[in-house]
Amino acid sequence: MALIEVENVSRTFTVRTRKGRLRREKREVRAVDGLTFAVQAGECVGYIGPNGAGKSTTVKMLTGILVPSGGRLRVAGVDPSRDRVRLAHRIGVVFGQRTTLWWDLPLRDSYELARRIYRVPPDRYRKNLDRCLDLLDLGPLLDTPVRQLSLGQRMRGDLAAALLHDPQVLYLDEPTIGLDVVSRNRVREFLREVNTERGTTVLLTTHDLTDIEQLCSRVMVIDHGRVVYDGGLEGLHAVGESERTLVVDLAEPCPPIVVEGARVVRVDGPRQWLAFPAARSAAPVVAAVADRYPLVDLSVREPAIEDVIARVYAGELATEPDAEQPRASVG
Ligand SMILES: Nc1ncnc2c1ncn2[C@@H]1O[C@H](COP(=O)(O)OP(=O)(O)OP(=O)(O)O)[C@@H](O)[C@H]1O
Repeated sequence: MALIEVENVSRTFTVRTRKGRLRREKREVRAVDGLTFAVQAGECVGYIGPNGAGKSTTVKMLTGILVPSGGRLRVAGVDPSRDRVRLAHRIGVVFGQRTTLWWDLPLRDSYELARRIYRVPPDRYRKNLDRCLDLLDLGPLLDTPVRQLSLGQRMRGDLAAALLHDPQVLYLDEPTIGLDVVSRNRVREFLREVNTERGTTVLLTTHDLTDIEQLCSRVMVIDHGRVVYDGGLEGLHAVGESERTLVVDLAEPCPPIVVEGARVVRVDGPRQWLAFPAARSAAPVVAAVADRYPLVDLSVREPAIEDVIARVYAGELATEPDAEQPRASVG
């Protein structure tokens, strides 16, 4: 069952800019432009894109904060902007840069307020709170005012607050921003648990691609308000036409190696770097090098996901996705 349905959704903003000393000019900004996707119950989907791509605008429409200019939206059976109260009971939202907790109150009081606002039955509240306290190690912090918490502690506190009412969908906007390695790992482990054990559907917006690699089996890349890729991370490598690198150490410095299917991208004394398509096997390149050059040692480096995404953002997508990437689409 699709828990999030987005059909041909658009959102336009009118921006007034100064033209000369007195004149002002109206300009339309299409933040989201014919966006279409569906997220099934239980999925954990990464929603990524360069700055200004339209991610926040999408999330604001999905939470009912913004009304779409056109198209159709459904989240957990509800039209977000028309029925925000009903929607609030079905979704949880965490923004890495803002808190939903009460700044001057201890965590415990914020949770108690959430319980009342969402009318969570006492036994369910107790069970959910105990689980979050345990998994996020929040017990010792319950009586600390939120303003005294570190960023990592506050983020863990926010995550618990977003889940006390058992939402079906959890939106996360940069949940690990500014956190140290230990806090980051703890948050990721918790989110994995929430998604796999509780079956909560997660839509994750982040610029930290490790979040996506560790949590999401599916990623949507958005640019200029449209989905430009929708599929697995592996497929993204193919669409981004990424390359692996064969690093070879020769017995002595040689002129740049010439072999079929690879090209030299760097030479440093007896060491040379050869790039070849990530989708191809390294074996024929290695065999050709070993056959003709005094090969001493070698290693193969995988492309960094950051580089692949950067290529996709830069518009270096293959012109048309092939049948092997079923959900890939070029806008
Ligand atoms: N309230 C607004 N008024 C005018 N323009 C807006 C408004 N909100 C967003 N925009 C414009 O819409 C486009 C998409 O913005 P949005 O914030 O959705 O991008 P984003 O993908 O979340 O970016 P980032 O990664 O920087 O947060 C941008 O060009 C932005 O300037």
